[in-house]
Amino acid sequence: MSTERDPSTRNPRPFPYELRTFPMRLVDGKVPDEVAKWTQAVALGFYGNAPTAEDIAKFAVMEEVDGRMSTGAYLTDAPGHAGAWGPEYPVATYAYHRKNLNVGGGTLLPVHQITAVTVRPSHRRRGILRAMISSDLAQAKAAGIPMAALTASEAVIYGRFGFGVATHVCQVEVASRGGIGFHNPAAAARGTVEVADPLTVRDLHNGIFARVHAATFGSIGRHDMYRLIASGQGNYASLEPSRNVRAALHYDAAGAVDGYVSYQPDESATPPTVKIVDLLAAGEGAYLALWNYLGSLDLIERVTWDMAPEADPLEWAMAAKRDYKRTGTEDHLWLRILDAPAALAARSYAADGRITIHIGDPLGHASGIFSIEVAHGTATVTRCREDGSVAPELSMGVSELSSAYLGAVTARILQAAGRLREEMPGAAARFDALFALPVAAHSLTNF
Ligand SMILES: CC(=O)SCCNC(=O)CCNC(=O)[C@H](O)C(C)(C)COP(=O)(O)OP(=O)(O)OC[C@H]1O[C@@H](n2cnc3c(N)ncnc32)[C@H](O)[C@@H]1OP(=O)(O)O
Repeated sequence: MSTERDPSTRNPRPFPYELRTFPMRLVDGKVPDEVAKWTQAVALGFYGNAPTAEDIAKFAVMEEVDGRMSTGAYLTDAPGHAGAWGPEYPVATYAYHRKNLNVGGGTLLPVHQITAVTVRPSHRRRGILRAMISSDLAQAKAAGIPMAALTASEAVIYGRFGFGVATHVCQVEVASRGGIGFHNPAAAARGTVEVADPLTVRDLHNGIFARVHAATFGSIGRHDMYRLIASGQGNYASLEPSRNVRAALHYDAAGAVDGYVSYQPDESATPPTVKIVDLLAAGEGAYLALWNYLGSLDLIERVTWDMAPEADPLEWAMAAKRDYKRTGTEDHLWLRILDAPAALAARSYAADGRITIHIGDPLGHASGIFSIEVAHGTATVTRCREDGSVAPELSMGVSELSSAYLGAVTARILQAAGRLREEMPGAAARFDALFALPVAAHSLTNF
């Protein structure tokens, strides 16, 4: 259940800002001034290097590929402090691109991906984020997008806007001194692994990711910059290539590349460690074979990865399971259902049955009473009348439903956490039977 106050009951605050939204792109081969200043403001907010004009042009070319739209909040009545950034620089930034989310059963659901949220320190806590996200989510809903998503820098900001933690990633350490021993060595030796120039990873990235994305429940689309991130060629903080990022490719039995790992030494770590920059395994056998390769790195005693799945076949493939240490688990993808019938009908279900739920939504987009009827793994979702003629069996907030959507949490756990109410005995267990999923969702993409 949402604990949010209704925005309409808040005291009106002065809001001397205008929100302007524009596409990220070059115009006649040049960077528009608003794009340049917006990009400078984002770098300020995330403590990145001030980007050069050349960097900004490269960012804009990639962002145009993504169809990225940016919003800036601009002072409408700027007092004009001598020497300070003027009103042409936004005091807050926000952006989105639209890709899709693998919700199982071969379905890729359109998703509105929010990123680059910053508010200048001198303008914080004046409602700018609330204004930007409220208007953006309303426009996404009006455009027919059923789901919004983000990865959060802080855990306490986005629940109030209806987002809930939907996937987790694990930080793992794998002891690799002398190689990784496998229960079934043949399973970790399929195909061939060979060293390659990281630029090859940059060039092959999109094709391999498309295969992994289509096959991985919980995977969300990657933006164009990811080719560079995955291959160590740059990111939004710096477009300078990391020269210590190395890469290896996996070839299937027919000699086609079906996976890669990029990695770099972790200079601050003892014992000698390499950390994975990105690992994509599209073909059968590629995942274990790439780990086998990492285990074969001489002089290295440990391999670390910050994006491991919660259920990792590697852990069960290793002869010494305890050499696989999960050192942390973090929330990763946050989802926000905008259109409950469309989102709930899109995912697949393991069991047939029926439940009626009440969804509370502080922004109104997903609120209502809905009957979910599953037959042969497919749900028919119907909005019910709210005149007292239909009694919901469960009540929850949209943040809670968004967390349960890909199976990150069950209704019974949410009930025990005080975040969901059973209106009829046994309803939480029936919801869980319907929503249970055979695999844990895994998103491999930061944005
Ligand atoms: C998807 C991403 O891009 S994640 C990256 C997010 N960006 C950052 O973390 C960069 C640094 N931080 C910032 O730029 C800003 O502090 C932001 C964006 C987090 C918040 O912006 P603000 O304009 O100050 O938020 P705003 O005034 O609209 O507050 C909205 C609500 O969130 C709450 N809130 C905002 N930031 C925080 C926080 N860090 N911790 C707790 N509550 C917060 C406010 O209290 C307010 O609550 P209410 O409306 O229910 O009373």
